[in-house]
Amino acid sequence: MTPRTDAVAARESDGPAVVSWRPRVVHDAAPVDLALAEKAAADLLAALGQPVDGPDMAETPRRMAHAYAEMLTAGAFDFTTFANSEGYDELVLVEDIPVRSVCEHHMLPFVGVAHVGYLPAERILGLSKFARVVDHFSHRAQTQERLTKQIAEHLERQLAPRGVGVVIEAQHTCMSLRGVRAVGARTVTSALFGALRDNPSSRAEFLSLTRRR
Ligand SMILES: Nc1nc2c(ncn2[C@@H]2O[C@H](COP(=O)(O)OP(=O)(O)OP(=O)(O)O)[C@@H](O)[C@H]2O)c(=O)[nH]1
Ligand SMILES: [Zn+2]
Repeated sequence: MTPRTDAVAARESDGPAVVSWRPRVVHDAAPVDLALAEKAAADLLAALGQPVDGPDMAETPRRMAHAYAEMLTAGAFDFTTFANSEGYDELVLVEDIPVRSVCEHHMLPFVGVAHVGYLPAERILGLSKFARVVDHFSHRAQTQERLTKQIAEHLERQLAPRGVGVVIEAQHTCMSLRGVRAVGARTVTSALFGALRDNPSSRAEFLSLTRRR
């Protein structure tokens, strides 16, 4: 049931200055059935002894179904790149991108920030698209490790930069609200490709900037 991302369209190395790419996400899972989800939420709450038949919680199953559908459904966006006409070849780093996802083990949220950097080659990426890529892969049941790698692999494939790095720092509510209740524990993951992985000074620059807190 691994979700799959299919790239649609245009990669032109020396073509138009602006290239957009509209990702089409194909989930192997069945499409969202909100009515069934609402009924299942009502059954779950009833099984957990919650007064779902009473007036106060009458709308709760519907809200739960919509809330999970929203957290688990990614939208499409344009992956807009531009010709690197100035030949910019230093690190581009977008820090503190909000991460909101759901852990696949407990279906509880994990939240934090992502720092995404790359060393450009032929194309540069519209800055907002880093946050859109993070958001895109966050909208599914995830592990933090897989999310980190999917963001980096996507940028590596679609942007063909000289290097890509992704660091995510997040707190998992399955670890803080329940179970071990390790409130405040942060998990840090990273995925590096190309020169940010293999060139010691580029790697050191990226990691020192992203882990300086
Ligand atoms: N590696 C990894 N583990 C995660 C992530 N999100 C949640 N987990 C862990 O998944 C594990 C599931 O362990 P289980 O022993 O099957 O579940 P559990 O009995 O609820 O475990 P506890 O949380 O220790 O009570 C837990 O250790 C979670 O902390 C993640 O993104 N990455
Ligand atoms: Zn969990």
